[in-house]
Amino acid sequence: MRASGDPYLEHCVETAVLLAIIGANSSVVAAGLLHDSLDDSFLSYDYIFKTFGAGVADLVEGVSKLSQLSKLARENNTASKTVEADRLHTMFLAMADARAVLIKLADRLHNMITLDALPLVKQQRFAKETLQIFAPLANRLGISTWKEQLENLCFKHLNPDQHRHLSARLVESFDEAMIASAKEKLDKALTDEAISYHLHGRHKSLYSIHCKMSKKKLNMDQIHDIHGLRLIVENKEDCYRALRVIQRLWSEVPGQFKDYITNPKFNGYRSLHTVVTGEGTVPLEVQIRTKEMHLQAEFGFAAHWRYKEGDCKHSSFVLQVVEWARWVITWQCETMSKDRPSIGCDDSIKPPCTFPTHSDGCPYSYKPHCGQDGPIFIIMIENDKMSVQEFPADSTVMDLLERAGRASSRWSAYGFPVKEELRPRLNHRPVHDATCKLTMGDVVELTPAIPDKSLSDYREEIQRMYEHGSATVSSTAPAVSGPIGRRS
Ligand SMILES: Nc1nc2c(ncn2[C@@H]2O[C@H](COP(=O)(O)OP(=O)(O)OP(=O)(O)O)[C@@H](O)[C@H]2O)c(=O)[nH]1
Ligand SMILES: Nc1ncnc2c1ncn2[C@@H]1O[C@H](COP(=O)(O)OP(=O)(O)OP(=O)(O)O)[C@@H](O)[C@H]1O
Repeated sequence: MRASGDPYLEHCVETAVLLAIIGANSSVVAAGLLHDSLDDSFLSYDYIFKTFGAGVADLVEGVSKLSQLSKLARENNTASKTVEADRLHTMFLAMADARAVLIKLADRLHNMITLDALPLVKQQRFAKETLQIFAPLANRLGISTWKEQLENLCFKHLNPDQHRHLSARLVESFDEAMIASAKEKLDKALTDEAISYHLHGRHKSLYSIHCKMSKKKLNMDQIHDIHGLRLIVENKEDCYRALRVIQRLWSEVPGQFKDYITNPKFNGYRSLHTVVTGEGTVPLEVQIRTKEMHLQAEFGFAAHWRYKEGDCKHSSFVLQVVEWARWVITWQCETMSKDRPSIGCDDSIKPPCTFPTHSDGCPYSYKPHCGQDGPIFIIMIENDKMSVQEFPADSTVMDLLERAGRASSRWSAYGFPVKEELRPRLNHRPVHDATCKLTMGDVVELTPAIPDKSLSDYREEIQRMYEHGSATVSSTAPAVSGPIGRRS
């Protein structure tokens, strides 16, 4: 039973439905249906393997691992630390089949949709983590409808007053019919001019409006792209021809025209932008670009997710991981045609080779195993604190111990404590050989039964007690546990 009182199965079915809606294939939908079965039921990997095949079983196992890491991160409030959250994004994409991340996102989206049933504290914790970890993941994978839904739901739970205020204002100024009628008018005019095109309209999401207003200190009337059209045409000449058509249809808002084709942005972004007073008085932003410019703006150096993530400098490894994940999701799950109408089903703009091989000249190719020589990210748990650490490829447990300042003789490669419970643990098992290699997503626990810091604190406290002849241990001293008592 869910907290809402609904049968648990409903969550599984709804997760699978969300995946089917964006066009995921049957293995992904089946794994979506079974996504909690390893953790929350008695089904085993072998049973899923035998019944549904290796593809589905591996995906379910991948989701289970992601769920465990996400739970750890939530318990440790990792999402509040920007660097660590960023490492988690990369780790999630690099350690799992990108389709497992897709399933985890669908699972999270349904949990966010039904969040009202949880106590307020849990709602906030969930929403915070979703905003920091899962919405950026959806953005990196290019699933913009999910990204927007996740962000809007988080906004509603984290800033209820602002959310209420902005939604009320948007009801007044948001005009869906205007986009439809502008599209219809432009459709006709472009056909009359014999310009072949693909046209896509969107309204800006509530959360995106909120962010733009706070970032640029604007009021809602100063946001010109609440309603937007994007026009994708065959070639550069058609971009300017289409612009003239638009200028004939509507009047331009002065000072808003930008020619990023003649003057591309530093990241290579090219497009024509103009804002017109569409039907009525509401501004309408129109972006015009060729298919090639569009691919660049979606996948290349000027990719929208990088533009939205701002100034952060991503390492080439992160870029590879994200591009690879987008590749898998886009061309393997057929999400493109459903979630990205701007590209449509036109085969001619698909990259010129098929997954998983790439032709030499393919500008969007990244090696599937790009994780092999890139850095690895692991979860380190020490004294009940979790951190996401970055290590060079081929690092070992010993390297990690050295970084943690634990590579004393007690922790050296050949000097592990005899007692199993005192050894560091790798993925919940005691480590027997410190030279063993770390892999992406490993969880290393360094919490021996005798935490060094508490021990020295405790000794100092005892020393002070003797010096002052006091018989009472202050409440700040750590509690005397069995092992400390024995060793003192
Ligand atoms: N993919 C991608 N899109 C971009 C990039 N730069 C701008 N855009 C798109 O173009 C829109 C407007 O960008 P600009 O014309 O540069 O306007 P601005 O002054 O930066 O922002 P506005 O406040 O929206 O006018 C953005 O909202 C994006 O949709 C980029 O580098 N990459
Ligand atoms: N005029 C437009 N027509 C169609 N789609 C657009 C238009 N402008 C942006 N988009 C797309 O809409 C989605 C949501 O973008 P969003 O409105 O949140 O940000 P943005 O407009 O790209 O950036 P910013 O808020 O920084 O100006 C993205 O996929 C983006 O590519």
